[in-house]
Amino acid sequence: MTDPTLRPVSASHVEWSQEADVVVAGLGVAGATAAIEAARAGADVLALERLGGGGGAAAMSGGFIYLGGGTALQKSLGFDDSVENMKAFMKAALGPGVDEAKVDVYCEGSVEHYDWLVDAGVVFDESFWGEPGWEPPHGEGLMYSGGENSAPFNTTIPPAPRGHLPRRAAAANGEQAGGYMLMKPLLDLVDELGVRTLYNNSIRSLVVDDDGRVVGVVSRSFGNDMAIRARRGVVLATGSFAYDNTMLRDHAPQIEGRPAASIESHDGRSILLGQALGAATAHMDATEVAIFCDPQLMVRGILVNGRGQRFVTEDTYPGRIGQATLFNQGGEAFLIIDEASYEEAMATESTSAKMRAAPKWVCESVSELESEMGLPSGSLSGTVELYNNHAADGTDPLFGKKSQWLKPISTPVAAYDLRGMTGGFTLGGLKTSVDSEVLHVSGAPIAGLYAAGRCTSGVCAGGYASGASLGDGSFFGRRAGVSAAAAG
Ligand SMILES: Cc1cc2nc3c(=O)[nH]c(=O)nc-3n(C[C@H](O)[C@H](O)[C@H](O)COP(=O)(O)OP(=O)(O)OC[C@H]3O[C@@H](n4cnc5c(N)ncnc54)[C@H](O)[C@@H]3O)c2cc1C
Repeated sequence: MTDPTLRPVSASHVEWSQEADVVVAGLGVAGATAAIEAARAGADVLALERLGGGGGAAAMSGGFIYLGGGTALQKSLGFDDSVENMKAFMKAALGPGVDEAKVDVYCEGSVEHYDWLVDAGVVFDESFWGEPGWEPPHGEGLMYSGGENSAPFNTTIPPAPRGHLPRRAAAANGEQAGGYMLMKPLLDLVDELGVRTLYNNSIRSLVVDDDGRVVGVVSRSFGNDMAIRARRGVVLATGSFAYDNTMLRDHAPQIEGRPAASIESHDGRSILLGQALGAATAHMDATEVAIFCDPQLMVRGILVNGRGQRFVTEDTYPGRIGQATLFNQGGEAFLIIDEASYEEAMATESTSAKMRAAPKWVCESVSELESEMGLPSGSLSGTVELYNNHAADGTDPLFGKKSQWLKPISTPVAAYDLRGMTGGFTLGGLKTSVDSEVLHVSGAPIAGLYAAGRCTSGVCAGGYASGASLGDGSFFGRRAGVSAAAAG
């Protein structure tokens, strides 16, 4: 199927229906922060949002924002962090191939960005959650969210928790989660600053002048197209391409059919619009991957592949486990856990309690379990024997699991079938400068075009840490707004 509306439209062929200094496409975390900064810089801003309200995936998210280098919250909770340690971790864990210039400005600006969010009305609870988990169960403000305190990083880079979460609030039917509590004040600010918003309004095309400068957009609302002039710049902020199967097949087939932590309007359109103007892209194959299992269970057992072999330290960030499972094991993983550890895990608190289904196999011995699971004879038995020998000494020479989680696996013993239990979203997208200018394949900025959020390649090139998306979306969203407002 061809889509001619992806091609740039000549300004000489359109009649403008509306105009603004800065037009922002997408009102999630990147779009809202861009709109705020552009408006604060004195620009007249118009924001288009495909859905009936703002917030995007960000408003549905857990709310982790990856921040560090000594934020006020880290300090008040007694955690030492430095810009250099944050840079070292991000460059080691989020690659290979991170954009070092982006990581540098992100880390150098992280303390200021935290203060900016607080000033914008985002409240962070002064509390820390130190248990294994996807998220803290009571809306605690700080948590390890990238495996900083686990192998292989904890021996070379001083660890610090950097997952900052907005405080939850009571709601009629439960609680408003961190993502909502991030987006609510940001969207209120968008309104207070006089940003004009058009909902149910979807960007279709970019409009360019004779010099190739982006001077507006064509958007569609309920079947009607309108051209909107952008006197200074257009900011693309429409999210990832996790829901476009053609793009997934071309770039990131590993998550085709398993989108997670994204919304259906993440169809990659901004990326295609940029590409049609000659924009460069980066890391289009990179994906975040979640594994749908409670970390309180995983940390107390061992994860093995279809050959009965361990392949990752079980006490790391569960997103690293997800990537190791999907990328390196073809999505094949089993959790082996003995009865005592299972009971211990079930007695803990977790936000992922729904990921605590009953194990698939329960046996009286490891060899029986191995046979029931259909694993090669001796494979799981050998793995457990080796693990137990070292665990008895409190060591894990193969993967470096911390001694606090090392306990020989006893019997009765059970196994969870985690095959197919992964999903994720795309991390690649338009290549942008540290000032959020969309870069042409020649390396030069495309005049009038800016982008941020998951339609761009941000601080993650391959690896992931929870909070990196709301983090780089808001950080580089702000920069997109500043740059677009300043464009002449
Ligand atoms: C359940 C869940 C949990 C998550 N947890 C976390 C977390 O804890 N930390 C973290 O960092 N990330 C998390 N994420 C991921 C994170 O929310 C997204 O990666 C992030 O919101 C991306 O920011 P964005 O601004 O690019 O996209 P969004 O916030 O999704 O905003 C994009 C907006 O653009 C709109 N749009 C799309 N197409 C068009 C168009 N053609 N025209 C106009 N508008 C358009 C969309 O409707 C949307 O409102 C989670 C996501 C989910 C769903």
